[in-house]
Amino acid sequence: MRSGVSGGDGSGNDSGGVMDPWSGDPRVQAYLGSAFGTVREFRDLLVAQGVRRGLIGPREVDRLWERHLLNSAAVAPLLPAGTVIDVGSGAGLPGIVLAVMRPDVHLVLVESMQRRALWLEEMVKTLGLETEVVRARAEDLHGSRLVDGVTARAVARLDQLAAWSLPLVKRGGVLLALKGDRASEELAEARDELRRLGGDEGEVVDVGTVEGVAPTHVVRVHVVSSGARSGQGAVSGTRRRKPRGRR
Ligand SMILES: C[S@@+](CC[C@H](N)C(=O)[O-])C[C@H]1O[C@@H](n2cnc3c(N)ncnc32)[C@H](O)[C@@H]1O
Repeated sequence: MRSGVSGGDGSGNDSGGVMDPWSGDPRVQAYLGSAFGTVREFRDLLVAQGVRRGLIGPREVDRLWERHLLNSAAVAPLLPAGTVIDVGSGAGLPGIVLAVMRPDVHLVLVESMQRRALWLEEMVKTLGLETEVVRARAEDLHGSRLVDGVTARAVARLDQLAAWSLPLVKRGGVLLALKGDRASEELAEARDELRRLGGDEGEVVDVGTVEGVAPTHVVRVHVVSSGARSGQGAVSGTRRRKPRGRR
């Protein structure tokens, strides 16, 4: 994490009334390459509307690049070819960032909350993306979607996330779960559930982006067998949540 560091123009340039040293940082531009302009536009839209629309907390506005956008961008090189579902996209993290960075991959953003799904649809249109938005709970898609990969960030504990996500992944496909500092512990705790659902042992991959930004901890699980693919089994210590009503 970096704080109090000026941007590329040396000013810690101000963007929309928010201190934004990263947008002018040439290392961020170099890392994102041709995706930079669109990711920055997405960031500006989040700054302008994210708090008011209940998408991000007020404290996140000043740290969108280092805590959220670059954390999401780190997963782009790990995406498989084909179709990838981002479960619980929320404000569009990592789904929108990945859609911008990997136009070769068909991204499907699955979000259960209506007002967030509407935001995602707006972002897809505004940013000119070829991305699908599905308002649903991931587990309600079991049996109707089978894809090459699933990504998820800050959605649920790994064992619960696996129960929702692995039944959506083809054999040979991959779950990429963006996790915090407890990634290894969560993986150890979820191993039985992963195996039951047809996953392999899993591993934690730390992916760096730009100097001064903490690496993203990605739990990567490959699907090696069909397992208990219905995903209907109870996860120890958790309960399947009832479907939420419209919000
Ligand atoms: C804490 S937010 C995180 C959003 C985003 N991934 C991020 O990192 O900022 C979790 C999101 O997942 C959605 N969600 C929770 N359970 C879900 C499920 N089973 N299927 C689809 N979306 C779900 C919630 O509505 C919420 O928008």
